[in-house]
Amino acid sequence: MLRLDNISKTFNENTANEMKLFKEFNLKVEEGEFVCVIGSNGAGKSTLLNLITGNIYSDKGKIYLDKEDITNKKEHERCKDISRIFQNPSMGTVPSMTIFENLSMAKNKGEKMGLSFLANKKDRKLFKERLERLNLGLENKLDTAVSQLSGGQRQSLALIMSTFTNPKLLLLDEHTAALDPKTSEIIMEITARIVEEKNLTALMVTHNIDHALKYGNRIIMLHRGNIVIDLEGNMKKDLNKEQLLGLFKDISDRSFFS
Ligand SMILES: Nc1ncnc2c1ncn2[C@@H]1O[C@H](COP(=O)(O)OP(=O)(O)OP(=O)(O)O)[C@@H](O)[C@H]1O
Repeated sequence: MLRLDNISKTFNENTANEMKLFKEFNLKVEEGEFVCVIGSNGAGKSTLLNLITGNIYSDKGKIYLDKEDITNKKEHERCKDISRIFQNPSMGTVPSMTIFENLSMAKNKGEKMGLSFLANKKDRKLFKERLERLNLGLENKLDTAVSQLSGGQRQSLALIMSTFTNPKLLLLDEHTAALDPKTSEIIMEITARIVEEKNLTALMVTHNIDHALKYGNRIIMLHRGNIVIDLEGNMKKDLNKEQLLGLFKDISDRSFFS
């Protein structure tokens, strides 16, 4: 379970560029929820993820993960429990290393390891099994450098890596935005399958309205650092694209005149 309590965040305080983004912001995500986060440019979506990972700190408020207060924990301490996949497929993997080496790192996340991990035969079998399930033929490329893979193959590897040790929270940061439409669909299907099979708690930022409607059990819309739409269960299921775009337009129009 993730909880943000009364979070406030101002950028460039007391300067001409002051930007009060979050003011007493609250969000609670239950265990096993898959939340799609949408909103226009500058709404605060990336900042929200940055606050959760500890990439930036809030000015006020508390963040809890599984009831643990992680507000003052450093980013490298949080990353044992929180995995994040970025838009750029190169960011979730080490391109100069092989698939096997990348997966070895993911398996040993948070552990101290020596070079002996490179020769583990049991791991090869385990990695092949995991990769086979992607249906992309990566199981036959264990010794291929990741730099030689396509963007979609890298992103699927990043997904396997970031969920290898069942993180308490998976953050998907527009992770299909840099892919062509067909590959983007494949990666979304793989994402949804992994989230469901591992019963992960996930937050997915996306500009793709179709994905936001199709995947996850809850949808929230951010606008100027506020949650302006929060629908789950059947309310989300019954929502169609026209309705969502209509709500989006209403909110934008209203704030334009405010
Ligand atoms: N480090 C920073 N310093 C100053 N301002 C920042 C910083 N990070 C974000 N902001 C500002 O906060 C606001 C929200 O930015 P954020 O990147 O969170 O929006 P977003 O919803 O992710 O937008 P997009 O969809 O364009 O990625 C923007 O006005 C942005 O300029």
